[in-house]
Amino acid sequence: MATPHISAAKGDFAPDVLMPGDPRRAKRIAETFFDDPKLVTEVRGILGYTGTFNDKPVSVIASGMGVPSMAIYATELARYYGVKRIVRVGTIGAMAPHLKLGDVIAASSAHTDSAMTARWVPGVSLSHAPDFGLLRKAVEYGESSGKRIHVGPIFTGDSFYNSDPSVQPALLMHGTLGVDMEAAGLYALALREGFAALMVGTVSDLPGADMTARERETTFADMVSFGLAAFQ
Ligand SMILES: O=P(O)(O)O[C@H]1O[C@H](CO)[C@@H](O)[C@H]1O
Ligand SMILES: O=c1cc[nH]c(=O)[nH]1
Repeated sequence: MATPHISAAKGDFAPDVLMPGDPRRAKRIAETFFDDPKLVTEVRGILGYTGTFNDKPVSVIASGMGVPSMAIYATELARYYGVKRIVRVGTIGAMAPHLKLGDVIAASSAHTDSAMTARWVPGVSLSHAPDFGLLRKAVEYGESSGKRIHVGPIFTGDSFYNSDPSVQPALLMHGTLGVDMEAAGLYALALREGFAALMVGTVSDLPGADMTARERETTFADMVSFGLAAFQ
């Protein structure tokens, strides 16, 4: 069984899936963290792998960038491959001034200007929040390992460029830690499609300091450890 966007056979994906935006980050995660990783799909260059971690099956597949792309993969994984838990392992642009490059954030909620969920319940702004069990496991891993994780709201934007400049100060005033382009959509889809979701991210951009493309691809070990710990 394949879907329009995933060529894997039924059973090729584990119930637990890590989901970075970048296909090359997916490959690195599989090669670095998984035992016996196998490529299970590469349609459109969106790489997906399944292996084991701590003797349990686990998969990783890229989402591409933005809510619409992520939504295709998350929906097909849940509907056709029986995926039960998805942890996004992404990069985040910092808004809060106390954050530094490389810091790890778990999104306890995600505000959004994405149109995808805006009309799902007419007249209502839906809350976009993670699965409590996944978030709790990630936080517990931080406590037991001594690795720091910032927990708080982020903003999922539809635009990487040309967003309204007044939005970021207003979001910061309301406690928003940073910005990505998928988390809110993932949280909303999780409720609709019946899987559990969490977003863990690495700060890759600060006002005045950005990671290179290479650093974005490679600076991921801590957030992946948090993501894998959430599944344990
Ligand atoms: O690094 P990834 O996981 O792709 O995440 C962030 O990076 C991309 C923008 O550069 C968007 O997808 C954003 O959410
Ligand atoms: O969406 C994103 C992700 C990383 N960095 C940004 O500035 N924006």
